[in-house]
Amino acid sequence: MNESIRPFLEKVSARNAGEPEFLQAVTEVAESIIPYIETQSKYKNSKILERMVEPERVVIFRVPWLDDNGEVQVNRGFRVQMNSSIGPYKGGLRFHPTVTLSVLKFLAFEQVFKNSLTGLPMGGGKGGSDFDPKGKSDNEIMKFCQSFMTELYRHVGDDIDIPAGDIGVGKREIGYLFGQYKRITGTFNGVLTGKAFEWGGSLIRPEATGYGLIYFVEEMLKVQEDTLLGKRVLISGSGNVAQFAAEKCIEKGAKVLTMSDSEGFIYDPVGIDQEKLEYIKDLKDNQRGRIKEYAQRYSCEFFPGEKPWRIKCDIALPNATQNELDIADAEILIQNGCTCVAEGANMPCTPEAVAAFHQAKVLYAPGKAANAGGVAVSGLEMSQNSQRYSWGRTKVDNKLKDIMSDIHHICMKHGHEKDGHINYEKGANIGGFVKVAEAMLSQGIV
Ligand SMILES: NC(=O)C1=CN([C@@H]2O[C@H](COP(=O)(O)OP(=O)(O)OC[C@H]3O[C@@H](n4cnc5c(N)ncnc54)[C@H](O)[C@@H]3O)[C@@H](O)[C@H]2O)C=CC1
Ligand SMILES: O=C(O)CCC(=O)C(=O)O
Repeated sequence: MNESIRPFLEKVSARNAGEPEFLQAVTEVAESIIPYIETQSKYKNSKILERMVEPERVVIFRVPWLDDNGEVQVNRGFRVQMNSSIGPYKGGLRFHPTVTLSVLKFLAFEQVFKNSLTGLPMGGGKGGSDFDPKGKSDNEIMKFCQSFMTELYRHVGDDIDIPAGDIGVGKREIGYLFGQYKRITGTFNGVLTGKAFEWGGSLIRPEATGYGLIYFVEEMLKVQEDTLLGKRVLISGSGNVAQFAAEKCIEKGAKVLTMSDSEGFIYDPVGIDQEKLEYIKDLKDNQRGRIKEYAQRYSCEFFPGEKPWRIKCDIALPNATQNELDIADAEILIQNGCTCVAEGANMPCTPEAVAAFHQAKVLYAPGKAANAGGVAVSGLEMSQNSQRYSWGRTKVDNKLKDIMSDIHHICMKHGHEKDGHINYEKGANIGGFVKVAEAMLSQGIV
């Protein structure tokens, strides 16, 4: 480790003991930003990075609700408002039993860089709860969302903080959250994104993270004078990001071999086509079933408790959750000839896996660049809400393509190594940092 990084990380570790995911995200950023800051005294003297790792505000609250048996349940709610120097806080809500302050701080920290990369005026935040939606009735989900918003509404607003979905929070939950916000405040505004189109959502927002990921992969391949046609693709996850990444891969003529959930993965050697994907969407979004049901229906293999990374592929897209792809997985991918790894999820590759990809010159796209399409279209939803207007599908999709291409360009600019290799991780970190740092400098010591 570069000697100038150590003292910084020691201080951050001491202040944030017991927050491994947050420290992992900060370390990853510090390793590329600190050598850059060393050449920019204005950022160093103003302690920009030291300020960026300290959230502007964290709200933690009780979320009591009544389950279907009439029993009182208590969960914990959070909102981490990380940085508002380039716009109001913006970032998703995660409902999952693994949610902790550390997880949400890592996500909020990443979000600051990601939102900056989109070029849109959005600061960074993230929130959620340790509530587990799995196995809950619709009524229980609604009760929980209403209780959650009964506290959160004081801290959010269309010019203050605009939450959206993430793991466990989709169109249904956004609907219940919005309904309660409207009921308490008596206002109909763009306080949340990811709304249904009929009441203020943007076309293409459901597709945006997955489509944007594939637009980014196409840009990476274009530099290598290559395309997605005929490529073998591994996808983990089967939720929002995974589904629409798969859809765009299929449209581009790639072969999607796997999808997964927390119980294991399915391997379909002939490829998941659009019809099979429609089945997965219905299975996951409406039936709330398990991915193994796909294997029964389409007579292919299901691997319980396993991740898909040992299947031979050209491209790997980890689209489920943090740290789902470790060094052993990275080594198998490399051995099997995988040439491109792009993160649809946030921080799905461990630091050791990322180092192995760099070493093997695998094209590696970090989540803060590759999955920025979701929040970018959320930003476009905010613009449409402010205008009291809805744009057509093609217009939003074209803007998404342009934004992903611009992000790719920023990564190339800041990540180009002397040997010609593009270090997208370094490029995304520096590119995301500069805009926020300049805004912080302009706004004084706040
Ligand atoms: N929804 C969005 O617009 C964006 C999501 N992301 C990230 O993408 C990832 C997936 O999010 P969504 O698709 O929105 O969530 P989702 O709730 O729609 O789907 C999550 C998927 O991950 C799987 N999963 C969750 N925990 C797992 C575990 N421990 N092991 C294996 N699989 C697991 C679930 O089974 C499900 O298939 C997350 O890392 C999220 O932060 C990033 C940018 C935007
Ligand atoms: O659309 C948004 O505001 C949230 C997206 C998000 O949470 C993410 O980019 O990780």
